[in-house]
Amino acid sequence: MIMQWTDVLGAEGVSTKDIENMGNEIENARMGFMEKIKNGEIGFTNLLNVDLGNYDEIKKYMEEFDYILIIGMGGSILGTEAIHEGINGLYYNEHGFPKVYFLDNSDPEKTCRVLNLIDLEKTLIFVVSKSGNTLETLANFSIIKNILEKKVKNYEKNIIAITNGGYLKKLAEKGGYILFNIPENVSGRYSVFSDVGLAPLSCLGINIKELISGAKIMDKLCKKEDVFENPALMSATIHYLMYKKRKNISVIMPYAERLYKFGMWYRQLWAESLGKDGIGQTPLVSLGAKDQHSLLQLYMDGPKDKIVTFIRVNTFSEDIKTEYGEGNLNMHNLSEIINSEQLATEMSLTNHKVPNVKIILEELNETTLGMLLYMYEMQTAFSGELFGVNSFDQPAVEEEKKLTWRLLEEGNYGNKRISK
Ligand SMILES: O=P(O)(O)OC[C@H]1O[C@H](O)[C@H](O)[C@@H](O)[C@@H]1O
Repeated sequence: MIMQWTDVLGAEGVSTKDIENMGNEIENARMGFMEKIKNGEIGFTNLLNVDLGNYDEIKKYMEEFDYILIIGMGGSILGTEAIHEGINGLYYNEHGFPKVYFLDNSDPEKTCRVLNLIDLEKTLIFVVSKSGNTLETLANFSIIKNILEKKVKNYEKNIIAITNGGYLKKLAEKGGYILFNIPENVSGRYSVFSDVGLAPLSCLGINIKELISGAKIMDKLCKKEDVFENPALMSATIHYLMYKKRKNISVIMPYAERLYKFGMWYRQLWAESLGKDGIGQTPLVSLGAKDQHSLLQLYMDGPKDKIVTFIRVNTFSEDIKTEYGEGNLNMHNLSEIINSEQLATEMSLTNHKVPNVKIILEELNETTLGMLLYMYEMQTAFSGELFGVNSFDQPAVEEEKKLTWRLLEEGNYGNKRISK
């Protein structure tokens, strides 16, 4: 994985001098975060030292099942989805085993549809919630549990609960489900390298060891003191300086469909971690090359309020040639087309003075994905220090949660109650 920031160091961007002028501010941010790790306040970096042998055992559970169902919200599921899609691809269910479904919303059609598609008796269910009290997770799980109770003998063996407390932990203890914990000092959106991500991913055929080895390579780089050698610190600094120059939007633009869910994971990380005390840079995800045909006009010619991060994959696992037989389209691989489009967009944005940085993955595999996700966790943590916000909590979200519970208690659904 290589990170290039040459295009941001131009006229509308930040100069090497700007970065050098920050002097101690950058080092203080790095040290500030390192101190939090040292005193145990923050624990996500320690996850990389965990013994991975246990996941071979967890993988064996799958021998009895044909389907996997993962229930969770936000940090309890987005990382798993990102890595599953990043490695297994979008169309995994069509030709792969096991079949996996994610229940990550309170949308009734989605839940009903998934229930129609799976045989719960043959399904291994991961229910994941750090707090154990998240409404959507509990609602979906209660539906599943109810059906299982009626239909499946000894259904408890189908369930793995990953939680630290709340109602879900009580249920798990009472029901005798397999139960895993999340270290208390690892907040949800930084938990993908804990059991939250690794337990289900090991059942989905992901090579956990390579994933963690990628994260470890990145961890080493992110400990470097020199900002120009530390990709997470450099990227955090660039985004911070750009924010000061009114780049209020951070667009992430992968040119690989398999990275779309990575973008969804990144959105939560960047938004919930930094969006507080009136500060925050809005994360946007655009998918290359298709979003060139819907969003690029705005990025090029609209308000100059964005910094764009491209992610390109040099070598795709499958490729195919065009066969026009004449003209410029003749005999180009699709990989050549998509990567030329990435370069052309980058050059055009630079011409239009839109600052952009680029992450290049030689291939998209467990090692590079591990590097990428870990880099963003570190970048976000360093950014929290630079912005002076706590990047590990999300106090404002609680207000909506409390209000929803209250409305439910009152039977106030915002429309006429429909009873069946
Ligand atoms: O893991 P849980 O406790 O169920 O939380 C799931 C999600 O819930 C909330 O909406 C928080 O804002 C997220 O940060 C969290 O990841």
